[in-house]
Amino acid sequence: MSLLRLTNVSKAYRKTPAVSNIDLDLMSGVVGLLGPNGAGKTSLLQMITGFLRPDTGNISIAGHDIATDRGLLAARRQLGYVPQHPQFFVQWTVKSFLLHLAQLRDLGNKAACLARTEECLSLVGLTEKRNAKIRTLSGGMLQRLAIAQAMLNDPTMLILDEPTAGLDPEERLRFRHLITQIAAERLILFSTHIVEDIEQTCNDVIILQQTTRYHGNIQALIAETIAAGAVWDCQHTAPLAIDHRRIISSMPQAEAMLSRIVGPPPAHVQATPATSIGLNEAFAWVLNPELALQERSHGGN
Ligand SMILES: Nc1ncnc2c1ncn2[C@@H]1O[C@H](COP(=O)(O)OP(=O)(O)OP(=O)(O)O)[C@@H](O)[C@H]1O
Repeated sequence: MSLLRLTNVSKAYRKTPAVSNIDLDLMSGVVGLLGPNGAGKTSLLQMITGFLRPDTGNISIAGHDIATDRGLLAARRQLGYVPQHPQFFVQWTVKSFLLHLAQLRDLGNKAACLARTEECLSLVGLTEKRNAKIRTLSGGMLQRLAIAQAMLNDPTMLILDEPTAGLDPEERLRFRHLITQIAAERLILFSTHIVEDIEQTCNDVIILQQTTRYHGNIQALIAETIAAGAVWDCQHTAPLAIDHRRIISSMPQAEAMLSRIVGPPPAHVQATPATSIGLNEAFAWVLNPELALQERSHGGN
């Protein structure tokens, strides 16, 4: 069954469009929402959670149309949300904060709320911090606490807005592990502009830049990008005179630079088509195909 369905969803701030004509139909699984800064990720997630009303289109969660009060209420019972900048009562202890939210969400009597609080603390690895004041937690622990509060109602759909922003590598790995652990039979939709987080965690990706530029399997997108001959490895001594968005990486070698680029290589540069690529290259290709083709039609430079 479809857990999340969007039909022709658009949102503009005054006259500036943020998100245009989005159609989506998602079932359970971990789906990454990838887009550069300002692509509309937060606006889209806020519309899905009902905090922002779309200008046009419909959104339904587990069959509930969230445009109606009753539908939104029913949808929110199935929804967990970690906003981009979660807020906490920093003078409270970790446990009292979670317990308070469990009671606000009407998750049963005090014993039931306490039990769920302990389960969620254990899930995110914060049991030992249950009596610590929130203001003493590290950034990674705060992020895990935000996930714990979103998991209190055992949601069928979990939405996370830039959950790995500012995390150190160890906490980022921990986040990926946690997502894998809680993924079963839910839809987890998380936004990021960090390609590796999606590559390591998701099967499917939505690439957003105001509209949906790609939605589907990551490996299929990578295969498509390779088949299009879109990625090249270039050896060069002079700097490459191409748009910087096309350059994925540059490594100094003994007597030259080895650069990986998206789109056709400049003339007079020794280049071979790349056959093993990652989502980074595919992402650049999806976002900038016009640029690469335009430079090709000018003969490259
Ligand atoms: N409240 C607002 N008023 C006016 N413009 C806004 C508002 N919120 C967002 N925007 C604009 O809408 C566009 C999409 O913003 P949004 O925050 O949804 O993108 P994003 O992909 O989440 O960006 P980031 O990764 O930087 O958080 C941007 O151009 C942004 O400047």
